[in-house]
Amino acid sequence: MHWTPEHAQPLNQWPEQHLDVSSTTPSPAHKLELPPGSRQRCHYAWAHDDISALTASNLLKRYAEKYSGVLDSPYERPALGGYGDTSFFNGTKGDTEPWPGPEPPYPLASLHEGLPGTKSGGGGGSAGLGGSPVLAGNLPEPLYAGNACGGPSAAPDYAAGYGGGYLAPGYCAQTGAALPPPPPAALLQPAPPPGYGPSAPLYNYPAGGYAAQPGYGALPPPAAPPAPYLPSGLPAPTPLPAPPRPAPTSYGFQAATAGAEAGVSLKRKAADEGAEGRYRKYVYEPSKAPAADGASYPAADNGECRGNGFRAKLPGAAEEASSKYGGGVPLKVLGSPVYGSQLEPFEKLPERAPASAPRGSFAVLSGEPPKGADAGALELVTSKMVDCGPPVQWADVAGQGALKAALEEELVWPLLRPPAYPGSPRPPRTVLLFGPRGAGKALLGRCLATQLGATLLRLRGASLAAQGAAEGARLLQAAFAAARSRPPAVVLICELDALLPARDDGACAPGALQSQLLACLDSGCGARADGVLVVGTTSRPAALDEVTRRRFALRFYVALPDSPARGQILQRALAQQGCALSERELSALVQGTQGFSGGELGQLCQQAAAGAGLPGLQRPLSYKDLEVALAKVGPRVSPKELDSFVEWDKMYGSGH
Ligand SMILES: Nc1ncnc2c1ncn2[C@@H]1O[C@H](COP(=O)(O)OP(=O)(O)OP(=O)(O)O)[C@@H](O)[C@H]1O
Ligand SMILES: [Mg+2]
Repeated sequence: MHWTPEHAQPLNQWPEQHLDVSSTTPSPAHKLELPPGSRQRCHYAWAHDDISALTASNLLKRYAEKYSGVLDSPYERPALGGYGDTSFFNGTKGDTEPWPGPEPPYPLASLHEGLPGTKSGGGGGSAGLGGSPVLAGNLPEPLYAGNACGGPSAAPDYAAGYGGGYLAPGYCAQTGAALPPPPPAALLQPAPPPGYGPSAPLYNYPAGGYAAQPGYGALPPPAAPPAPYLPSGLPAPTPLPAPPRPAPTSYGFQAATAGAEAGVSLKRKAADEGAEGRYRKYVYEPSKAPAADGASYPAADNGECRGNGFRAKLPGAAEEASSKYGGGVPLKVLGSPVYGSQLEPFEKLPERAPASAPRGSFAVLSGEPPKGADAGALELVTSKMVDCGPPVQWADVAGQGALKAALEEELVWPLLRPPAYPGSPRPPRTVLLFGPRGAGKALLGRCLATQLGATLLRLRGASLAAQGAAEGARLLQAAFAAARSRPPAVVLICELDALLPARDDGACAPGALQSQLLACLDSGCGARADGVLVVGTTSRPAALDEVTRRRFALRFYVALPDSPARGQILQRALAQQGCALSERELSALVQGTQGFSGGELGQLCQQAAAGAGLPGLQRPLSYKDLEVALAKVGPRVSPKELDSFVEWDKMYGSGH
C-alpha cells in the first residue's frame, strides 16, 4: 500500500481531533467517559475547569509531547486494575475487586516501522516538539528545512498553510513517484482577505489583541501582531468587542458554560463559602443551637440551588441560631443522645414548613400520607424515632478531615445540586459508615442530616432485633414509609449488623429483618424515592453479607480520632466540666489516650468527674482526677481489630 497525504493527515491530526485542549469544560459525553475511579467527582468537572493560562499552556505542551510520542513508542496500555472502583451510577456501586486476568501489554510497534520508507535513527520520526502537529505550526521554518531525509522535504513543496508541521519528517522518505503531486497552493490556502499580502498567514490577529476570554481574566491580552502580519498602510482592524458577561443568577451548570467567569466566581463562592475558605468549616467549633423547626436541621450553606429532593435551610434559621447562641455562651458537650428510650429527647414529628423553592420530585411526594404502612407503627416511629437533637455542623466533628470532605463532595453536593443535564447519573443515596465503636459514625450521620436540611429518623439495629423479627420488620417498614412521606429525610440505622442473621449459626438465607431491610433500601432509595438518604453504621462490617454490602453505594471507614482530634474532643468535654488543663497536661493526656474513641474520651471525662465527686464538689476537675480515671477507662478496640477495619476498607471501602 502506498502512502498518500490522505493517510498521513488523519494520523498526524489525530491528537488535534481527539484532544480538544482549547475547551476546558468537558461535555456530558466526556464526563461519562471518565474512569470510574473518579467516581462522583465527575459531577464536578465544572468545579475544576478554570485553569490558568500557564496551566493551559503546560497542558498543551504536555499533550503535544505525549501524543507525538505515540507515533514512535510502543503504546503502554494502562492496567485495568489501575482504575478505581467500578462505577456506581444509578446509586449502586459494584465491587471493588480488580478485574481478573493478566494484563498483556499491547505489543504495538512504532507506527513508523509499519510504514514503507520509514527512516529509523536519529532525527527521524516525530518525537519532540517538531513532530507535534499542535506545536509544529509555531516553530520557525528552519527547523524543518534539514530533516532526517537530509534534503528538502516534501513539506516545503506544499503551501505554508498546509503546514509542514502536519507531516512528520519520517514520511518524507517516500519517493516522489509514490506521492501524488501536491495540490496547487491556491487550493490549499484560502485566498487572503483583500488588502492582505501573500505572506500573510491564515490567521490574522486583530490589532488590539483578542478580547479577554471569560474565565481567563488575569491573562494579559495577546501581544500585538508583529509588523509583517499587518500590511503596511492599512488601518488596523477594529478590535473585537468584549463579550457581554451575564449577571450571576445561579450556581447552575448553565452559568458555568454560558458565562465562564461568572460561573467560575459563583463556583468558587459555592465551594469557599464566602471569604472563609472551603476547609474553614472543618475546624472544630462549638456546637450550635437546634434549628427553629426542631425536626429538620438547617442546611449548612446559603445556596438556594436545590435538587434531588433535598432543600436549603429555612431562611433565618442559622442567623437566629448564631445570634442567640453567639460567642458568650459556654461550650456544651455535643453528644449523640444516649441509647435507651428513656433518655432520648423524642418528639412527635412536627409539621414541616412548606418548601419555598421547587424541589423536583420532592414536591410530588411531600406531605403524602405513607401508603402501606401500619398506622400504629407509624405513630411509634414519629413519636420515637425522629431525632430532634441539636444540628451538627462539619466543624462539630473533630478531625476526620478527609472523610468529611469525601462525604460532602460525594454525597451532600450531588444530592443538593440539581442534575447537570437530563439523564445525569443519580447521586448515591446509601452510605455505610464503619469503624470502631464510639468513633463518631452516628455523629457523622447526624451531620449529614444537618447539611441536607433533612428530617433525621434514627433506628438502632439491636433495638429492632430485640422486638422480634416480625415487629422489627414492621417498624423498619414504617420508618421508611415515614421518611418517604416527609422528604428530605435521612434514615440513620445504627448497628446495622444486628439486623442480619448471625453468620456463626451458619445462616446463609436472609432473615425476616434482613429481607425487610433490603426491600426498604430498594424502595426507600429507589428511583422513585428521591428525598431519602440511608446512612447505615456498623462496628462489625465483616458481619455484612455481600447482598447487604452492595446495597450501600458508598462505604467509608470512620477511624479513631488522631492526636489533634483527641485534644479537641477532650478540651471541649473538659470545658463543660469547668476544667482547663495547661498545655503540658493536655498534651500528656492526649498521649495517654492513644487508641481512645471519641465516645471513650467522653466517658473518661465523665469518670473523672464521678471519681472526684462532681458536680457536688465545687471545684474544677484537675489533671490528677483524669489520671485516676485513666486507670479505669481504656480503649476497647484492639490493634488487631483496627487492622481488620483497614483490611475491610481496602477491600470494600470507597476510600477517602
Ligand atoms: N470526631 C468526633 N468529634 C466530636 N465528638 C465525637 C467524635 N467522635 C465521637 N464523638 C463523640 O463520641 C460519642 C459517640 O459517638 P457516636 O455515637 O457517633 O459513635 P459511633 O461510632 O456511632 O458508635 P457506635 O458504634 O457505638 O454506634 C458521641 O458523644 C460523639 O459526640
Ligand atoms: Mg452509633
